[in-house]
Amino acid sequence: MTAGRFKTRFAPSPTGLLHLGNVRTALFNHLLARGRGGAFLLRIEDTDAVRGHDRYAAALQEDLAWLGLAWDEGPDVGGPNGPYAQSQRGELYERYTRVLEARELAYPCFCSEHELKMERKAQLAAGRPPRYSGRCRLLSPAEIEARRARALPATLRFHVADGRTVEFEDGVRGAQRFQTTDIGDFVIRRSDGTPAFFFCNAVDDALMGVTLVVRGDDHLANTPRQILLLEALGLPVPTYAHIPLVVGADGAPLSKRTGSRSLAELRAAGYLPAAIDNYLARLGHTYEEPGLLSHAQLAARFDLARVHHSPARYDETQLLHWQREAVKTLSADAFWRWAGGETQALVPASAHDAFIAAVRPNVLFPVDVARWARVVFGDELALSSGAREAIADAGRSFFEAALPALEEGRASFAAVSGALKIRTGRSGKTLFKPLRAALTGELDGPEMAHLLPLIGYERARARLVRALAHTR
Ligand SMILES: Nc1ncnc2c1ncn2[C@@H]1O[C@H](COP(=O)(O)OP(=O)(O)OP(=O)(O)O)[C@@H](O)[C@H]1O
Repeated sequence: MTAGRFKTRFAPSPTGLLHLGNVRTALFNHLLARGRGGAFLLRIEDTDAVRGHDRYAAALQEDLAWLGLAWDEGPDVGGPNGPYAQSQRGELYERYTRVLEARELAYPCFCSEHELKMERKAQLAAGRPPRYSGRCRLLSPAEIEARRARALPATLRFHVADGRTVEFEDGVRGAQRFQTTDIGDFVIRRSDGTPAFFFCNAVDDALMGVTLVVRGDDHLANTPRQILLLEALGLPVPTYAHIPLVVGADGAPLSKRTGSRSLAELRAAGYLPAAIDNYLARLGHTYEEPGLLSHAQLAARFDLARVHHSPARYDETQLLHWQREAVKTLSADAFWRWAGGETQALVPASAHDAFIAAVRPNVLFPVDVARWARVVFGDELALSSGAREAIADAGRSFFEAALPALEEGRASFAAVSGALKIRTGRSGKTLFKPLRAALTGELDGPEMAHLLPLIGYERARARLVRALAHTR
Protein backbone atom coordinates (compact mmCIF):
# COMPACT_ATOMS: atom_id res chain seq x y z
CA MET A 1 0.00 0.00 0.00
CA THR A 2 1.42 3.38 -0.96
CA ALA A 3 0.53 6.29 1.25
CA GLY A 4 1.17 9.96 1.29
CA ARG A 5 1.35 11.07 -2.31
CA PHE A 6 -1.65 13.02 -3.56
CA LYS A 7 -3.54 10.64 -5.80
CA THR A 8 -6.85 10.85 -7.67
CA ARG A 9 -8.53 8.22 -9.76
CA PHE A 10 -11.12 7.48 -12.38
CA ALA A 11 -12.97 4.22 -11.89
CA PRO A 12 -15.45 3.61 -14.70
CA SER A 13 -17.52 0.51 -15.23
CA PRO A 14 -16.96 -0.63 -18.83
CA THR A 15 -20.61 -1.07 -19.68
CA GLY A 16 -20.74 1.35 -22.61
CA LEU A 17 -18.86 4.12 -24.32
CA LEU A 18 -17.79 7.11 -22.23
CA HIS A 19 -20.03 10.17 -22.52
CA LEU A 20 -19.20 13.74 -21.61
CA GLY A 21 -20.53 13.21 -18.07
CA ASN A 22 -18.07 10.48 -17.14
CA VAL A 23 -15.32 12.09 -19.18
CA ARG A 24 -15.68 15.31 -17.21
CA THR A 25 -15.31 13.33 -13.98
CA ALA A 26 -12.12 11.78 -15.36
CA LEU A 27 -10.91 15.21 -16.44
CA PHE A 28 -11.49 16.86 -13.04
CA ASN A 29 -9.51 14.06 -11.39
CA HIS A 30 -6.72 14.41 -13.92
CA LEU A 31 -6.57 18.19 -13.60
CA LEU A 32 -6.35 17.91 -9.82
CA ALA A 33 -3.55 15.35 -10.00
CA ARG A 34 -1.57 17.35 -12.54
CA GLY A 35 -2.21 20.65 -10.78
CA ARG A 36 -0.87 19.33 -7.49
CA GLY A 37 2.00 17.25 -8.82
CA GLY A 38 0.20 14.08 -7.78
CA ALA A 39 -0.72 10.85 -9.55
CA PHE A 40 -3.79 9.90 -11.55
CA LEU A 41 -4.94 6.29 -11.46
CA LEU A 42 -7.28 4.39 -13.76
CA ARG A 43 -9.18 1.39 -12.46
CA ILE A 44 -11.63 -0.69 -14.44
CA GLU A 45 -14.67 -1.68 -12.40
CA ASP A 46 -15.75 -4.82 -14.22
CA THR A 47 -17.14 -7.05 -11.50
CA ASP A 48 -20.74 -7.20 -12.65
CA ALA A 49 -21.70 -9.90 -15.08
CA VAL A 50 -22.24 -7.67 -18.08
CA ARG A 51 -21.05 -8.72 -21.50
CA GLY A 52 -18.74 -6.60 -23.62
CA HIS A 53 -16.43 -5.51 -20.79
CA ASP A 54 -13.25 -6.05 -22.76
CA ARG A 55 -14.43 -4.05 -25.72
CA TYR A 56 -15.62 -1.12 -23.61
CA ALA A 57 -12.56 -1.22 -21.35
CA ALA A 58 -10.35 -0.93 -24.44
CA ALA A 59 -12.55 1.83 -25.88
CA LEU A 60 -12.48 3.92 -22.73
CA GLN A 61 -8.71 3.69 -22.53
CA GLU A 62 -8.48 4.81 -26.12
CA ASP A 63 -10.82 7.72 -25.38
CA LEU A 64 -8.89 8.88 -22.33
CA ALA A 65 -5.55 8.60 -24.13
CA TRP A 66 -6.91 10.58 -27.08
CA LEU A 67 -8.03 13.33 -24.73
CA GLY A 68 -4.56 13.38 -23.18
CA LEU A 69 -5.66 12.05 -19.80
CA ALA A 70 -2.66 9.77 -19.33
CA TRP A 71 -2.77 7.64 -16.20
CA ASP A 72 0.25 7.07 -14.00
CA GLU A 73 -1.11 3.78 -12.67
CA GLY A 74 -3.59 1.48 -14.29
CA PRO A 75 -4.10 -0.95 -17.17
CA ASP A 76 -1.16 -1.24 -19.55
CA VAL A 77 1.14 1.05 -17.61
CA GLY A 78 0.85 -1.05 -14.44
CA GLY A 79 2.01 0.23 -11.07
CA PRO A 80 2.61 -0.94 -7.51
CA ASN A 81 -1.06 -1.51 -6.65
CA GLY A 82 -2.30 -3.70 -9.47
CA PRO A 83 -4.00 -5.49 -10.97
CA TYR A 84 -6.12 -2.51 -12.04
CA ALA A 85 -9.17 -4.40 -13.28
CA GLN A 86 -11.50 -5.49 -10.51
CA SER A 87 -12.29 -8.75 -12.29
CA GLN A 88 -8.72 -9.78 -11.43
CA ARG A 89 -8.93 -8.83 -7.77
CA GLY A 90 -11.51 -11.36 -6.57
CA GLU A 91 -9.22 -13.04 -4.02
CA LEU A 92 -8.43 -9.75 -2.44
CA TYR A 93 -12.11 -8.91 -1.92
CA GLU A 94 -12.63 -12.40 -0.49
CA ARG A 95 -9.82 -11.80 1.96
CA TYR A 96 -11.37 -8.56 3.17
CA THR A 97 -14.86 -10.04 3.49
CA ARG A 98 -13.30 -12.79 5.64
CA VAL A 99 -11.78 -10.11 7.86
CA LEU A 100 -15.24 -8.63 8.41
CA GLU A 101 -16.71 -12.07 9.08
CA ALA A 102 -13.95 -12.87 11.56
CA ARG A 103 -14.71 -9.60 13.35
CA GLU A 104 -18.39 -10.54 13.35
CA LEU A 105 -19.20 -7.49 11.31
CA ALA A 106 -20.60 -9.43 8.37
CA TYR A 107 -23.20 -12.20 8.28
CA PRO A 108 -25.02 -14.29 5.69
CA CYS A 109 -28.52 -13.13 4.79
CA PHE A 110 -30.96 -15.69 3.35
CA CYS A 111 -33.87 -13.32 2.88
CA SER A 112 -35.42 -13.71 -0.55
CA GLU A 113 -36.15 -10.81 -2.88
CA HIS A 114 -39.82 -11.28 -2.11
CA GLU A 115 -39.29 -11.13 1.66
CA LEU A 116 -37.19 -7.99 1.32
CA LYS A 117 -39.80 -6.38 -0.86
CA MET A 118 -42.57 -7.10 1.63
CA GLU A 119 -40.42 -5.73 4.45
CA ARG A 120 -39.80 -2.49 2.53
CA LYS A 121 -43.49 -2.17 1.73
CA ALA A 122 -44.47 -2.56 5.37
CA GLN A 123 -41.91 0.02 6.47
CA LEU A 124 -43.07 2.53 3.89
CA ALA A 125 -46.70 1.91 4.87
CA ALA A 126 -45.75 2.66 8.48
CA GLY A 127 -44.14 5.92 7.35
CA ARG A 128 -40.60 4.73 8.05
CA PRO A 129 -37.66 4.89 5.63
CA PRO A 130 -37.00 1.44 4.16
CA ARG A 131 -33.94 -0.34 5.54
CA TYR A 132 -33.07 -3.95 6.17
CA SER A 133 -34.40 -5.09 9.53
CA GLY A 134 -31.30 -7.13 10.38
CA ARG A 135 -33.38 -10.28 10.73
CA CYS A 136 -30.69 -12.73 9.57
CA ARG A 137 -28.14 -11.27 11.99
CA LEU A 138 -30.10 -12.98 14.75
CA LEU A 139 -29.76 -16.45 13.22
CA SER A 140 -27.89 -18.94 15.40
CA PRO A 141 -24.95 -20.92 13.93
CA ALA A 142 -27.25 -23.96 13.77
CA GLU A 143 -29.91 -22.04 11.85
CA ILE A 144 -27.30 -20.79 9.44
CA GLU A 145 -26.04 -24.33 8.89
CA ALA A 146 -29.56 -25.60 8.29
CA ARG A 147 -30.13 -22.98 5.58
CA ARG A 148 -26.81 -23.73 3.99
CA ALA A 149 -27.64 -27.44 3.99
CA ARG A 150 -30.78 -26.56 2.01
CA ALA A 151 -28.51 -24.65 -0.44
CA LEU A 152 -30.49 -21.44 0.10
CA PRO A 153 -28.84 -18.56 -1.72
CA ALA A 154 -27.23 -16.08 0.65
CA THR A 155 -25.85 -12.59 0.39
CA LEU A 156 -23.29 -11.29 2.84
CA ARG A 157 -24.34 -8.24 4.81
CA PHE A 158 -22.23 -5.73 6.64
CA HIS A 159 -23.54 -4.92 10.10
CA VAL A 160 -24.06 -1.21 10.71
CA ALA A 161 -24.31 -0.31 14.38
CA ASP A 162 -27.28 1.94 15.12
CA GLY A 163 -27.02 5.33 16.73
CA ARG A 164 -23.83 6.60 15.18
CA THR A 165 -23.28 9.64 13.02
CA VAL A 166 -20.93 9.38 10.04
CA GLU A 167 -19.42 12.76 9.27
CA PHE A 168 -17.09 13.83 6.53
CA GLU A 169 -16.02 17.01 4.83
CA ASP A 170 -16.94 16.84 1.15
CA GLY A 171 -14.53 18.68 -1.13
CA VAL A 172 -17.41 20.31 -3.01
CA ARG A 173 -20.46 20.14 -0.75
CA GLY A 174 -18.84 20.83 2.61
CA ALA A 175 -19.77 19.12 5.90
CA GLN A 176 -21.90 15.98 5.50
CA ARG A 177 -23.68 14.01 8.26
CA PHE A 178 -25.44 10.69 7.96
CA GLN A 179 -27.15 8.69 10.74
CA THR A 180 -26.25 5.00 10.74
CA THR A 181 -29.78 4.24 11.93
CA ASP A 182 -31.01 5.32 8.48
CA ILE A 183 -28.52 3.11 6.66
CA GLY A 184 -29.17 -0.40 7.97
CA ASP A 185 -27.11 -3.51 7.26
CA PHE A 186 -26.16 -3.59 3.58
CA VAL A 187 -25.05 -6.25 1.12
CA ILE A 188 -21.33 -6.49 0.41
CA ARG A 189 -21.45 -9.80 -1.52
CA ARG A 190 -24.29 -10.75 -3.81
CA SER A 191 -25.87 -14.19 -3.72
CA ASP A 192 -23.98 -15.13 -6.91
CA GLY A 193 -20.73 -14.62 -5.00
CA THR A 194 -19.71 -11.35 -6.67
CA PRO A 195 -18.74 -8.48 -4.39
CA ALA A 196 -20.96 -5.39 -4.34
CA PHE A 197 -19.85 -2.25 -6.12
CA PHE A 198 -19.19 -0.05 -3.12
CA PHE A 199 -17.29 -2.73 -1.26
CA CYS A 200 -14.66 -3.29 -4.00
CA ASN A 201 -14.63 0.37 -4.82
CA ALA A 202 -13.84 1.43 -1.25
CA VAL A 203 -11.33 -1.37 -0.62
CA ASP A 204 -9.51 -0.57 -3.86
CA ASP A 205 -9.33 3.15 -3.20
CA ALA A 206 -7.74 2.42 0.16
CA LEU A 207 -5.36 -0.27 -1.08
CA MET A 208 -4.34 1.75 -4.10
CA GLY A 209 -3.46 4.78 -1.98
CA VAL A 210 -6.09 7.07 -3.52
CA THR A 211 -6.21 10.22 -1.37
CA LEU A 212 -8.99 12.13 -3.13
CA VAL A 213 -12.07 10.59 -4.75
CA VAL A 214 -13.82 13.00 -7.11
CA ARG A 215 -16.99 11.44 -8.46
CA GLY A 216 -20.52 12.19 -9.50
CA ASP A 217 -22.94 13.05 -6.71
CA ASP A 218 -24.93 9.97 -7.71
CA HIS A 219 -22.48 8.27 -5.35
CA LEU A 220 -23.03 10.53 -2.34
CA ALA A 221 -25.27 8.05 -0.53
CA ASN A 222 -22.59 5.34 -0.91
CA THR A 223 -19.99 7.36 0.91
CA PRO A 224 -21.09 6.84 4.54
CA ARG A 225 -21.32 3.10 3.84
CA GLN A 226 -17.84 3.10 2.37
CA ILE A 227 -16.43 5.06 5.29
CA LEU A 228 -17.98 2.55 7.72
CA LEU A 229 -16.47 -0.35 5.76
CA LEU A 230 -12.99 1.18 5.63
CA GLU A 231 -13.08 2.01 9.33
CA ALA A 232 -14.16 -1.54 10.14
CA LEU A 233 -11.28 -2.90 8.04
CA GLY A 234 -8.77 -0.46 9.53
CA LEU A 235 -8.06 0.93 6.05
CA PRO A 236 -7.35 4.58 5.25
CA VAL A 237 -10.35 6.71 4.30
CA PRO A 238 -9.79 9.07 1.35
CA THR A 239 -11.26 12.54 1.05
CA TYR A 240 -14.40 12.63 -1.09
CA ALA A 241 -15.65 15.34 -3.43
CA HIS A 242 -19.04 14.84 -5.10
CA ILE A 243 -19.64 16.85 -8.22
CA PRO A 244 -23.08 17.56 -9.67
CA LEU A 245 -23.87 15.47 -12.72
CA VAL A 246 -23.85 16.69 -16.28
CA VAL A 247 -27.41 16.76 -17.58
CA GLY A 248 -28.82 16.93 -21.10
CA ALA A 249 -31.34 19.37 -22.55
CA ASP A 250 -34.14 17.33 -20.91
CA GLY A 251 -32.56 17.80 -17.48
CA ALA A 252 -31.77 14.08 -17.12
CA PRO A 253 -28.16 13.06 -16.34
CA LEU A 254 -26.12 11.95 -19.33
CA SER A 255 -25.88 8.19 -19.13
CA LYS A 256 -24.61 5.24 -21.12
CA ARG A 257 -27.99 3.64 -20.67
CA THR A 258 -29.88 6.49 -22.32
CA GLY A 259 -27.51 6.60 -25.27
CA SER A 260 -25.89 9.98 -24.56
CA ARG A 261 -23.51 11.10 -27.28
CA SER A 262 -20.23 9.32 -26.71
CA LEU A 263 -16.77 10.83 -26.75
CA ALA A 264 -15.90 8.37 -29.53
CA GLU A 265 -18.69 9.87 -31.63
CA LEU A 266 -17.48 13.41 -31.04
CA ARG A 267 -13.93 12.34 -31.88
CA ALA A 268 -15.11 10.72 -35.12
CA ALA A 269 -16.90 13.96 -36.05
CA GLY A 270 -13.60 15.80 -35.71
CA TYR A 271 -13.93 17.51 -32.36
CA LEU A 272 -10.45 18.33 -31.11
CA PRO A 273 -9.11 17.25 -27.70
CA ALA A 274 -8.34 20.88 -26.78
CA ALA A 275 -11.97 21.83 -27.46
CA ILE A 276 -13.36 19.04 -25.29
CA ASP A 277 -10.75 19.75 -22.62
CA ASN A 278 -11.57 23.47 -22.44
CA TYR A 279 -15.30 22.92 -22.65
CA LEU A 280 -15.49 20.25 -19.96
CA ALA A 281 -13.08 22.00 -17.59
CA ARG A 282 -15.54 24.93 -17.64
CA LEU A 283 -18.68 22.83 -17.46
CA GLY A 284 -19.75 23.42 -13.86
CA HIS A 285 -16.40 24.96 -12.94
CA THR A 286 -15.36 28.60 -13.31
CA TYR A 287 -12.12 29.89 -14.78
CA GLU A 288 -11.34 33.59 -14.82
CA GLU A 289 -9.49 33.30 -18.16
CA PRO A 290 -11.80 33.61 -21.15
CA GLY A 291 -9.48 32.11 -23.80
CA LEU A 292 -8.34 28.64 -24.76
CA LEU A 293 -5.97 27.19 -22.16
CA SER A 294 -3.50 24.31 -22.43
CA HIS A 295 -4.12 21.25 -20.28
CA ALA A 296 -1.28 22.33 -17.97
CA GLN A 297 -2.85 25.79 -17.59
CA LEU A 298 -6.27 24.28 -16.93
CA ALA A 299 -4.68 22.02 -14.32
CA ALA A 300 -2.74 24.80 -12.61
CA ARG A 301 -5.90 26.89 -12.20
CA PHE A 302 -8.38 24.12 -11.35
CA ASP A 303 -9.95 24.48 -7.93
CA LEU A 304 -12.64 22.32 -6.30
CA ALA A 305 -13.87 25.44 -4.52
CA ARG A 306 -14.96 26.72 -7.94
CA VAL A 307 -17.05 23.70 -8.82
CA HIS A 308 -20.69 24.72 -9.06
CA HIS A 309 -23.26 23.19 -6.78
CA SER A 310 -26.03 22.68 -9.31
CA PRO A 311 -26.13 20.24 -12.26
CA ALA A 312 -24.18 21.33 -15.32
CA ARG A 313 -26.14 21.40 -18.56
CA TYR A 314 -24.48 20.11 -21.71
CA ASP A 315 -24.60 22.90 -24.28
CA GLU A 316 -23.43 22.14 -27.78
CA THR A 317 -23.14 25.84 -28.68
CA GLN A 318 -20.48 26.24 -26.03
CA LEU A 319 -18.67 23.15 -27.22
CA LEU A 320 -18.68 24.56 -30.75
CA HIS A 321 -17.23 27.81 -29.44
CA TRP A 322 -14.26 25.90 -28.00
CA GLN A 323 -13.96 23.87 -31.17
CA ARG A 324 -13.63 27.12 -33.14
CA GLU A 325 -10.94 28.30 -30.73
CA ALA A 326 -9.11 24.98 -30.94
CA VAL A 327 -9.14 24.97 -34.76
CA LYS A 328 -7.46 28.39 -34.69
CA THR A 329 -4.51 26.99 -32.77
CA LEU A 330 -3.79 23.86 -34.86
CA SER A 331 -0.35 23.81 -36.44
CA ALA A 332 -0.27 23.36 -40.22
CA ASP A 333 0.75 19.71 -39.80
CA ALA A 334 -1.92 19.00 -37.24
CA PHE A 335 -4.52 20.77 -39.36
CA TRP A 336 -3.55 18.64 -42.31
CA ARG A 337 -3.81 15.36 -40.43
CA TRP A 338 -7.11 16.45 -38.89
CA ALA A 339 -8.54 17.50 -42.28
CA GLY A 340 -8.46 13.87 -43.47
CA GLY A 341 -8.02 11.86 -46.65
CA GLU A 342 -10.37 13.60 -49.08
CA THR A 343 -8.80 17.02 -48.50
CA GLN A 344 -5.30 15.57 -48.59
CA ALA A 345 -6.04 13.99 -51.96
CA LEU A 346 -7.58 17.14 -53.46
CA VAL A 347 -5.20 19.88 -52.38
CA PRO A 348 -1.84 19.98 -54.19
CA ALA A 349 1.22 20.12 -51.93
CA SER A 350 2.24 23.56 -53.21
CA ALA A 351 -1.11 24.99 -52.06
CA HIS A 352 -1.22 23.51 -48.57
CA ASP A 353 -0.33 26.59 -46.57
CA ALA A 354 -2.39 29.01 -48.64
CA PHE A 355 -5.39 26.68 -48.53
CA ILE A 356 -5.21 26.31 -44.74
CA ALA A 357 -4.84 30.08 -44.30
CA ALA A 358 -7.86 30.64 -46.57
CA VAL A 359 -10.30 28.17 -45.04
CA ARG A 360 -9.26 28.00 -41.36
CA PRO A 361 -11.62 30.80 -40.19
CA ASN A 362 -14.55 29.09 -41.93
CA VAL A 363 -14.25 25.51 -40.75
CA LEU A 364 -15.19 23.64 -37.59
CA PHE A 365 -14.87 20.04 -38.75
CA PRO A 366 -12.98 17.99 -41.34
CA VAL A 367 -16.16 17.76 -43.44
CA ASP A 368 -16.10 21.55 -43.75
CA VAL A 369 -12.48 21.49 -44.88
CA ALA A 370 -13.25 18.80 -47.45
CA ARG A 371 -16.18 20.83 -48.74
CA TRP A 372 -13.89 23.84 -49.38
CA ALA A 373 -11.28 21.57 -50.93
CA ARG A 374 -13.94 20.40 -53.38
CA VAL A 375 -15.10 23.97 -54.00
CA VAL A 376 -11.59 25.16 -54.75
CA PHE A 377 -10.00 22.18 -56.48
CA GLY A 378 -12.94 20.06 -57.64
CA ASP A 379 -13.73 19.85 -61.34
CA GLU A 380 -17.48 19.78 -60.94
CA LEU A 381 -18.70 22.79 -58.98
CA ALA A 382 -22.08 22.32 -57.35
CA LEU A 383 -24.16 25.50 -57.25
CA SER A 384 -26.34 26.10 -54.20
CA SER A 385 -29.84 27.34 -54.94
CA GLY A 386 -28.86 30.76 -53.55
CA ALA A 387 -25.89 30.86 -55.90
CA ARG A 388 -28.08 29.99 -58.91
CA GLU A 389 -30.42 32.78 -57.99
CA ALA A 390 -27.61 35.33 -57.58
CA ILE A 391 -26.16 34.34 -60.97
CA ALA A 392 -29.53 34.63 -62.68
CA ASP A 393 -30.20 37.99 -61.04
CA ALA A 394 -26.85 39.39 -62.15
CA GLY A 395 -27.73 38.49 -65.72
CA ARG A 396 -25.86 37.78 -68.89
CA SER A 397 -24.17 41.14 -69.28
CA PHE A 398 -22.49 40.80 -65.88
CA PHE A 399 -20.70 37.58 -66.85
CA GLU A 400 -19.92 38.84 -70.31
CA ALA A 401 -18.03 41.60 -68.54
CA ALA A 402 -16.57 39.24 -65.95
CA LEU A 403 -14.65 37.17 -68.51
CA PRO A 404 -12.45 40.00 -69.82
CA ALA A 405 -12.12 41.33 -66.24
CA LEU A 406 -10.70 37.96 -65.25
CA GLU A 407 -8.42 38.05 -68.25
CA GLU A 408 -7.16 41.37 -67.00
CA GLY A 409 -6.82 40.60 -63.31
CA ARG A 410 -5.88 36.90 -63.67
CA ALA A 411 -5.78 35.34 -60.20
CA SER A 412 -5.84 38.58 -58.21
CA PHE A 413 -9.30 39.09 -56.83
CA ALA A 414 -8.71 42.79 -56.18
CA ALA A 415 -7.67 43.29 -59.81
CA VAL A 416 -10.53 41.20 -61.21
CA SER A 417 -13.21 42.88 -59.12
CA GLY A 418 -11.67 46.29 -59.83
CA ALA A 419 -11.81 45.69 -63.57
CA LEU A 420 -15.35 44.34 -63.31
CA LYS A 421 -16.46 47.37 -61.32
CA ILE A 422 -15.26 49.62 -64.11
CA ARG A 423 -16.90 47.51 -66.78
CA THR A 424 -20.29 47.13 -65.08
CA GLY A 425 -20.53 50.18 -62.85
CA ARG A 426 -21.51 47.83 -60.01
CA SER A 427 -19.94 47.85 -56.57
CA GLY A 428 -20.41 46.26 -53.14
CA LYS A 429 -22.87 43.38 -52.80
CA THR A 430 -24.21 43.58 -56.36
CA LEU A 431 -20.66 43.02 -57.60
CA PHE A 432 -19.31 40.55 -55.10
CA LYS A 433 -22.34 38.33 -54.59
CA PRO A 434 -22.71 36.99 -58.16
CA LEU A 435 -18.95 36.78 -58.56
CA ARG A 436 -18.58 34.63 -55.42
CA ALA A 437 -21.63 32.57 -56.45
CA ALA A 438 -20.13 31.81 -59.86
CA LEU A 439 -16.62 31.08 -58.58
CA THR A 440 -17.49 29.03 -55.49
CA GLY A 441 -21.09 27.91 -55.93
CA GLU A 442 -21.89 29.44 -52.54
CA LEU A 443 -22.97 32.82 -51.20
CA ASP A 444 -20.69 32.74 -48.14
CA GLY A 445 -17.28 31.42 -47.32
CA PRO A 446 -13.62 32.26 -47.00
CA GLU A 447 -12.35 35.54 -48.38
CA MET A 448 -12.35 35.59 -52.18
CA ALA A 449 -8.96 37.29 -52.15
CA HIS A 450 -7.58 34.06 -50.64
CA LEU A 451 -9.69 31.68 -52.68
CA LEU A 452 -9.18 33.02 -56.20
CA PRO A 453 -5.41 32.42 -56.35
CA LEU A 454 -6.10 28.83 -55.25
CA ILE A 455 -8.92 28.34 -57.75
CA GLY A 456 -6.57 29.68 -60.41
CA TYR A 457 -7.24 31.35 -63.74
CA GLU A 458 -8.24 28.26 -65.77
CA ARG A 459 -10.80 26.94 -63.31
CA ALA A 460 -12.13 30.44 -62.65
CA ARG A 461 -12.62 31.00 -66.37
CA ALA A 462 -14.50 27.72 -66.79
CA ARG A 463 -16.75 28.68 -63.88
CA LEU A 464 -17.57 32.09 -65.35
CA VAL A 465 -18.37 30.49 -68.69
CA ARG A 466 -20.69 28.09 -66.92
CA ALA A 467 -22.33 30.95 -65.01
CA LEU A 468 -22.88 32.72 -68.30
CA ALA A 469 -24.66 29.63 -69.55
CA HIS A 470 -26.89 29.70 -66.47
CA THR A 471 -28.12 33.17 -67.34
CA ARG A 472 -29.74 31.99 -70.57
N1 LIG B 1 -23.98 12.41 -16.20
C1 LIG B 1 -22.87 12.38 -15.48
N2 LIG B 1 -22.26 13.53 -15.13
C2 LIG B 1 -21.11 13.52 -14.41
N3 LIG B 1 -20.50 12.41 -13.96
C3 LIG B 1 -21.07 11.24 -14.28
C4 LIG B 1 -22.28 11.15 -15.05
N4 LIG B 1 -22.59 9.85 -15.20
C5 LIG B 1 -21.63 9.15 -14.55
N5 LIG B 1 -20.73 9.98 -13.99
C6 LIG B 1 -19.55 9.64 -13.20
O1 LIG B 1 -18.63 8.96 -13.98
C7 LIG B 1 -17.83 8.12 -13.16
C8 LIG B 1 -17.67 6.79 -13.82
O2 LIG B 1 -18.89 6.17 -13.76
P1 LIG B 1 -19.30 4.90 -14.56
O3 LIG B 1 -18.49 4.68 -15.75
O4 LIG B 1 -19.42 3.79 -13.60
O5 LIG B 1 -20.67 5.39 -15.06
P2 LIG B 1 -22.06 5.17 -14.45
O6 LIG B 1 -22.17 5.81 -13.09
O7 LIG B 1 -22.37 3.75 -14.58
O8 LIG B 1 -22.83 6.09 -15.46
P3 LIG B 1 -23.78 5.69 -16.65
O9 LIG B 1 -25.12 6.13 -16.19
O10 LIG B 1 -23.33 6.47 -17.80
O11 LIG B 1 -23.66 4.20 -16.86
C9 LIG B 1 -18.52 8.12 -11.80
O12 LIG B 1 -17.78 8.95 -10.93
C10 LIG B 1 -19.88 8.70 -12.06
O13 LIG B 1 -20.34 9.41 -10.94
